[in-house]
Amino acid sequence: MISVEEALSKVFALVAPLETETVPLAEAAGRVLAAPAAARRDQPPFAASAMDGYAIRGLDAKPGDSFTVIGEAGAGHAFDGSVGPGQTARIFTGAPLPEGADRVVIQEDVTRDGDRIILGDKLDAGTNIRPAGGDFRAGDQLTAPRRLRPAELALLAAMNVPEVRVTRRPVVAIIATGDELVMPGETPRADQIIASNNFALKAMAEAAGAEARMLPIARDTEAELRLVLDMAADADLIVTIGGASVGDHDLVGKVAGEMGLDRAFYKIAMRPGKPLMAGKLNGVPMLGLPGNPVSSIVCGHIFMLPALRAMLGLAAEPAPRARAVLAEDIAANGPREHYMRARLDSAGDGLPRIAPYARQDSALLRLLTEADALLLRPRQDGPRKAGEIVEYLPL
Ligand SMILES: Nc1nc2c(c(=O)[nH]1)N[C@H]1C(S)=C(S)[C@@H](COP(=O)(O)OP(=O)(O)OC[C@H]3O[C@@H](n4cnc5c(N)ncnc54)[C@H](O)[C@@H]3O)O[C@H]1N2
Ligand code: MOO
Repeated sequence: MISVEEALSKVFALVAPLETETVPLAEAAGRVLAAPAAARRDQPPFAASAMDGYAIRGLDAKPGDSFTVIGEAGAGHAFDGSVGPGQTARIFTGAPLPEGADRVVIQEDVTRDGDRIILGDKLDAGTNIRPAGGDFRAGDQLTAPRRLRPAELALLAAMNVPEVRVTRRPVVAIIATGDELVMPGETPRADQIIASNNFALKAMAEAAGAEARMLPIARDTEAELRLVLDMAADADLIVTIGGASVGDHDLVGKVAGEMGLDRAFYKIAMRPGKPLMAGKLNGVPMLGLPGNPVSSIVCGHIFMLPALRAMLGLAAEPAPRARAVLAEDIAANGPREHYMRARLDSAGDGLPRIAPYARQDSALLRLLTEADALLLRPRQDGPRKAGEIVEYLPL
């Protein structure tokens, strides 16, 4: 059995960044920017007032000084005159600073009487001016690759970039397998259960920026599995669920093999997730996940999501980890890297505290909804005491 790290590097070797496409900015949320985008103008394009008040020429102005109001500058309405000594223009937040002015006094610090203002006795020291180009300059770049979050979208809009080059969404075909499965809402026989983890994997793939297609459940016959795998031939990634182990009805490896699977590995030192399989099926990367609900979802976090990120042109990196303090003693781990469902407790200002659940059966979904982390136990890790620092994956 190979290690999780080795298996992940073999998965990365199966995938490559996809082509790019241009999309309007309003449809770019969550997409991965594939080429740097450059600002088309300075922001702000002019020195602008940061407050509502009065623009004066008066870096050395003192309480009691008075000025004559000669005009008004609003956002989108510049004052085209010039402010000389002893003069002022009424100004509002975002308005261009009139020529000649070098300071904005906020209106709270001023008494106005007709077209005169007198400065109050508590003047704030700042100029309340945003310099031209203070946010960015024309030509400044938003670098790629990167995920376009709301902040990046606002920045691109401010840069006057109306459309962006992004990586195409990977199409993920998700195939649940097994005679025991029916879809939610259908009527199961007494010996059947409801297919569940395919919904989690679809949601995970979509949240990562993929287009996920849930194919029909493949029954445990070679003919049906072949049929459904054929339906996935034009996907960018095939994800099968179940049928990966050693039982008489575990057909995925056999059928995919007969269809031409170039297998990269089968079985890894991971718990849950031991019977994971990966390879290329007629050119399409394929992950064969174990069927147990938690096993497949954990494998989704550890293998499918990093693979999708790499296909989107982001760095080929393992799922992000964080550190926490063990809340209780835990026993030694066995020969497989163990991802234990755990709960986190914020402990004031330091690292959070983490405690694994006592039950770790990979069929227990309810526990997974309660967990907010997967506590990571390295292979053959010794017993650990409360207070020691450990790694986890946020869920
Ligand atoms: N003799 C051995 N038996 C098993 C081994 C082993 O090493 N030797 N490994 C165990 C481990 S670990 C796992 S994990 C499972 C994985 O088995 P499969 O990948 O073949 O999965 P299935 O047998 O098809 O299903 C396992 C379990 O999960 C349920 N399932 C499957 N698909 C879904 C779905 N889409 N939604 C909800 N539940 C699903 C299925 O009904 C089974 O209960 O093998 C162990 N056995
Ligand atoms: O590896 Mo299985 O995935 O432990 O339940």
